[in-house]
Amino acid sequence: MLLSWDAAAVRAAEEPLLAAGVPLMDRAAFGLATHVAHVLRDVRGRVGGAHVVLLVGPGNNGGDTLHAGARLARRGARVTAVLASPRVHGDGLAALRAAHGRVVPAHDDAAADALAGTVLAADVVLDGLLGIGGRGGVRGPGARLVGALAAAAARPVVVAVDVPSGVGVDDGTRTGAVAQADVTVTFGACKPALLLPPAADAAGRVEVVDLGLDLAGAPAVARLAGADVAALWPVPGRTSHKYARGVLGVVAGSDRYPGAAVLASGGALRAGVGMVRYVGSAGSQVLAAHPEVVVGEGRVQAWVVGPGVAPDDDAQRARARDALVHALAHDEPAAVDAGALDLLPDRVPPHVVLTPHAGELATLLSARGAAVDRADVEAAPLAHARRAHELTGATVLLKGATTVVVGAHGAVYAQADAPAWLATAGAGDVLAGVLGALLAGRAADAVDDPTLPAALAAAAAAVHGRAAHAANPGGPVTASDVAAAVPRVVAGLVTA
Ligand SMILES: NC(=O)C1=CN([C@@H]2O[C@H](COP(=O)(O)OP(=O)(O)OC[C@H]3O[C@@H](n4cnc5c(N)ncnc54)[C@H](O)[C@@H]3O)[C@@H](O)[C@H]2O)[C@@H](O)CC1
Ligand SMILES: Nc1ncnc2c1ncn2[C@@H]1O[C@H](COP(=O)(O)OP(=O)(O)O)[C@@H](O)[C@H]1O
Ligand SMILES: [K+]
Repeated sequence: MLLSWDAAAVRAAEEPLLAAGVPLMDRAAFGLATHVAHVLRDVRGRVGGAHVVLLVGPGNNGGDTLHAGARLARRGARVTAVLASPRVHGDGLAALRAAHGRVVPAHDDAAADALAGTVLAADVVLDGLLGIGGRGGVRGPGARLVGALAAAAARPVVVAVDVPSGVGVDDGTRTGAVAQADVTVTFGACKPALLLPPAADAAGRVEVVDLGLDLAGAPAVARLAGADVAALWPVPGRTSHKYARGVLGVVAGSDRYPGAAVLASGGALRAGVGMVRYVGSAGSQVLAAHPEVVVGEGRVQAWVVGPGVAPDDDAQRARARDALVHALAHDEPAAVDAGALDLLPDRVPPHVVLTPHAGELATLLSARGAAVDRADVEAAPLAHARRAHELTGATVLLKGATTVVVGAHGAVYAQADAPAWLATAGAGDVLAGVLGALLAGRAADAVDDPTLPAALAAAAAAVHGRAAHAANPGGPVTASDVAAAVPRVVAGLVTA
């Protein structure tokens, strides 16, 4: 599991060490210089003679960068520090000067523009403008330098120091131009922005430098690895029977979208549910594709409600509404998707998991008085998923290139397992089915532990994303292909 801590937690953990005189900046700079040296060996074959440009901001982030630059200069690199602020870290600057680094001021826009060529000609650029003390996007001459990097057709390798400058460290937003990093060398602990969209897209590969911080408190954002998914997956014991493994009620599809019923049922079956009971008008299509499905109502442990339920299909909407009422009355977990998102009561427990994409989340929030559109959600996925959790009480899985899950008691996950090929019609229906299988298989646990539904939702997204890759590595997939690959992915995880 990859865990991240927000800026306040990192600062709190640094405090006692700094008070005890532990040289944290030295450790950070040493780790940074070591990673940059690796990068230089990759791009130039060696450190000696390589040209390194430091973009230096006003705070300790600039200080780390200057100290790392001094270490690289002592190893023979040609280091140029571009000072984007009249006030920079004094010790760092002295160290760089002592190591014979070159220092050039860029205290106004014109000076910054004149230095763009120098920046773009470097082998490696260290982005040390802002770290965890940044507020909003990079301003001033630093913004011109970041803009030049963003606009360049061919740019040097960029190493972000701690975080790409200008991202929202805790919420994963990005304001204004952000330098796209190839590597982010982060200090003490991973930060939320390095996992959350859209900021994480600018981070490249993330390397954590251990500073010896004691981060005992709850992490801000987590990302499940394969072993975590395996630990969450309901694996049958030798004496399990189909009812013990979980029966899932699926209220999906409509005359207009019968395929969603097939895909959601298929996702659940492939994820290893004990039985699917299908409720709705697409029974013949579901049976044709999956003869193992039982059509009609009956006892279930959990539900998938909503994929492909058309807004004008009154009969299917009535069944979806009934299923939700039943699920809530009997403490049965439910994945609520697409056409059922507007059927929710005001408040639901966290074992109700909503699975909107950005557009659907915007509609849901707007219906509850927060006027937002799809672009707002995409610009701040965590904040909007959190808002939906607060307004409804549900666990919220917000789909996207990186899927963000917000559950009870501050549980937050960001899963980035999927290739972009997964953005294909019907993929969301398969995900709802996979999640339904997990909720059915662990129904009692999901009701007892309010944070578990979020972990199960993240696990479903992880398997769904991996299945998209496994179905056809590097190439296009259909939603049916993704479902077909789920059993292999699950087998690979639970037997690893
Ligand atoms: N406390 C320590 O000794 C350690 C700090 N570390 C480094 O210190 C960094 C945090 O340092 P700071 O707290 O000094 O903060 P930063 O270096 O992130 O920058 C804060 C400064 O930037 C200015 N600023 C904020 N937002 C701005 C914007 N949008 N545009 C332009 N200027 C802006 C502020 O006025 C302030 O002067 C970490 O990210 C990490 O790199 C590491 O060296 C580990 C140890
Ligand atoms: N750029 C992307 N990269 C990877 N996965 C993506 C990307 N865009 C969307 N996805 C995933 O594809 C699926 C699409 O689901 P959804 O939008 O509900 O489509 P549908 O309603 O057609 O099933 C979701 O699981 C989502 O997380
Ligand atoms: K930075």
